[in-house]
Amino acid sequence: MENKEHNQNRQSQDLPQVLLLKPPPVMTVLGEQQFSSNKFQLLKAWDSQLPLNQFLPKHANSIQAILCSGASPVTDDLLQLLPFLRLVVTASAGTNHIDLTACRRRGISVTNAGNVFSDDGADAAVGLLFDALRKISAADRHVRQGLWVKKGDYPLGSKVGGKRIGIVGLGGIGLQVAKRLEAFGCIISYNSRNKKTFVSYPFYSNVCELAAHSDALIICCALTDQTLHMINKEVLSALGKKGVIVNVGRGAIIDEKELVRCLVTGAIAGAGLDVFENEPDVPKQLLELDNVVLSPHRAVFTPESFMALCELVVGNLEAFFSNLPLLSPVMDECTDG
Ligand SMILES: O=CC(=O)O
Repeated sequence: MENKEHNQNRQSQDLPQVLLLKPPPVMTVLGEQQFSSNKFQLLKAWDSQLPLNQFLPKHANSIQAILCSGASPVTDDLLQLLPFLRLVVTASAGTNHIDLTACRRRGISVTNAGNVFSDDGADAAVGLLFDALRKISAADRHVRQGLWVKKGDYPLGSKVGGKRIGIVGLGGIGLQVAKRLEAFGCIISYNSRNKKTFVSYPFYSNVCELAAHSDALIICCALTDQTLHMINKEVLSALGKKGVIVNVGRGAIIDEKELVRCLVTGAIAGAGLDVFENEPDVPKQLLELDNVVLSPHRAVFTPESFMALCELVVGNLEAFFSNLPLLSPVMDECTDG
């Protein structure tokens, strides 16, 4: 232990230190060597046998940046322990695990995954929509369980073309969803914090009104104080009995208890869910339902998006330590995913 700790110390004297409390998923998949640089040194808390309450004070004065992901929150309490911290780099699009207000107050810059996840996130959202409407996974189970032979044909799914799609959050992912579904003949409208001048899709400032004018809602926005449980009973009722909801944002944007109730009682027709309020726990009732397609928070992750993310993470850190502009700064609470 002493040697490892000593080595980390010695190396960190040569290069600025970037703290990691947990390896982000991109690092677990691609390997640590992909993140090596001659501009900074990774300081891996999990490599030390010191408990965190000793590890952090020991290194606090040399840590200038943190590399984190959704699984390692950056709270005001943590920031308080790191007086020389100037940058938080998150290997995620979402920033809801970071106290952005505290970062701003302390003059700490934040970067996120920028647009590297937009295509894959949009593909997954469209895939979940197709599955929920055409019942692909449910029909697959019907065939595998021998029910085609025993019980006959599976009920029909619903056509995708012509559906009115309400996109909640017209950021990188939302825009790509719109582009893809337009090509399938869907009619797009959206809700976001502000009306976008660069698109001609109808804008609804009220998400309930958007739901009332949509056959499917696709949630692509970020989780913030403003979007927490934004999709509530009222919005789900407005979506109605034939409505479908897809969520690739964050679980807590939807009131999950209400969603489960609506799916169980048929108050809405179906759902495609990549994210949940208490991951990895998924409400048991959802597991029983054939009108729900479930995915384990994997919408944006592909080997390709991870390679692009790794380049961006290293690029942001190298830019910072070279006094160059950051590549994907988070300016504000971005609510549009
Ligand atoms: O959910 C994934 C992300 O925020 O990157």
